[in-house]
Amino acid sequence: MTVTDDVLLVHGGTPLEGEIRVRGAKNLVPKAMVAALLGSAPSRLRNVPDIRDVRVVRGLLQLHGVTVRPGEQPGELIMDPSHVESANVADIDAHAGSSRIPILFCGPLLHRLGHAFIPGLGGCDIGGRPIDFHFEVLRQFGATIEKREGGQYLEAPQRLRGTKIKLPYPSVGATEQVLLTAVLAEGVTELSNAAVEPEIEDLICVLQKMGAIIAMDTDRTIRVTGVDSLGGYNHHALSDRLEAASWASAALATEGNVYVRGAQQRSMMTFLNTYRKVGGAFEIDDEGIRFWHPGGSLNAIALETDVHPGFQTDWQQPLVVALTQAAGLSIVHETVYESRLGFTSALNQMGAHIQLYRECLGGSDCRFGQRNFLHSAVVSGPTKLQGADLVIPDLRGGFSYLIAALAAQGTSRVHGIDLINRGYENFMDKLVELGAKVELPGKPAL
Ligand SMILES: CC(=O)N[C@H]1[C@@H](OP(=O)(O)OP(=O)(O)OC[C@H]2O[C@@H](n3ccc(=O)[nH]c3=O)[C@H](O)[C@@H]2O)O[C@H](CO)[C@@H](O)[C@@H]1O
Ligand SMILES: C=C(OP(=O)(O)O)C(=O)O
Repeated sequence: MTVTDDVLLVHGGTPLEGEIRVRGAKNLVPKAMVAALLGSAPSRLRNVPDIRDVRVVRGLLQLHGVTVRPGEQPGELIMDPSHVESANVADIDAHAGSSRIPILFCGPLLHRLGHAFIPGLGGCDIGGRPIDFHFEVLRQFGATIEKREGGQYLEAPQRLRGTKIKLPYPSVGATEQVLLTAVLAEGVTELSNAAVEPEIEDLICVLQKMGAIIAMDTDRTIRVTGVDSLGGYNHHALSDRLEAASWASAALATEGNVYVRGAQQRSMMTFLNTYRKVGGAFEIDDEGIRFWHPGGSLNAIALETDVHPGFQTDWQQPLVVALTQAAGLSIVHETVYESRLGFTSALNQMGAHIQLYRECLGGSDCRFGQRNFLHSAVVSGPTKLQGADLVIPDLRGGFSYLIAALAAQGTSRVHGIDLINRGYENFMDKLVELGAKVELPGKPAL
């Protein structure tokens, strides 16, 4: 077991109760920040959360000559890309392994400078996470790509050209790559089998504000008519539906009651349907959504993750903890990432009964079916959970361990909690606000 210094002691058994607020989405804000690179004027982004992925992109933008400063309101960033051409990127290696976002700098940098160096990517270790679609589409636009020490070097010998692209799978990142490249490419780009997640729609809104021409069809086709230049934008980022669902799952697993200010029904409809099937209660108003455990037993369900409008894979791990408390056999089929169920072994150590399978259980066949990946789970419940020593494996797995520790009897030591700061703003303060009994060893109780 690799044990890190950043440990949280969680004394379980107290329902989470109260109100917290979620701000802009981890999976939109950093990309909207990258879009600012495409403009000829400053952009203003509002509702920006203080999470590590935002700090990483802020550092990368600054390295590329973009001035980034806070606006007058909390959570507001002003990004001025006037000096990109004179930037010195000698220190780019320091950003290797930091997040998934550097790959999205390709299009904007190729348009601005004619070349780009992209350091190795980070992100959660939940599958192979190849970037072959990204490079394939960039080649189609006319870029050349060469592997160099520490990353990839790209060049655009001439202005990138619009093209016709069909993605092998509706990848979120590859769709964003196409958008951020096509907006300034010459001519029309037609992308089929595109991802249509709410964060992508919001990125399209950002780009349209900058002057882009983008049409979204109902059949996963996106058409972009390239323009010669773009301006800045003023945008309020859509809220984080993934964080909201994590707190909702925490409320359910701990038999609590949490009002998530900022949660939005429109982007969470699929999650809300599932939450209701499990037996969770919720009430929606204009400012947010209240989630609670209504008493009695929870229902076992069959759940399959999928691209939007399916059940988002990042919702899966936190909800699985709640499913350990449901009566009967739940089936979970993870179809987006081949290795996103590994986190369940620690839940079993805590007393859960979760069995993993290589077969596609409970729904359609997916890309992983015949390929030896443990990507289906049968969760039998309800099971009492006991506190344990836990090492956080990835972002959502980490939040799931927090939920499990909060729902368990006794004390858990959760190692590696800093990883959670990548995508959850002030999660420790929020836990305390909701009445969780947590402490950092050697420090006064929080
Ligand atoms: C920063 C960010 O927004 N991260 C999100 C984004 O990740 P990300 O954009 O990396 O995820 P993708 O949608 O691209 O990946 C989906 C699937 O496509 C495969 N694939 C992807 C690209 C590629 O070049 N080749 C390839 O095979 C991946 O291995 C995976 O199996 O969307 C995921 C799916 O909603 C979310 O879980 C992540 O939270
Ligand atoms: C998988 C995730 O993020 P990333 O793509 O940044 O690793 C996530 O947010 O759960």
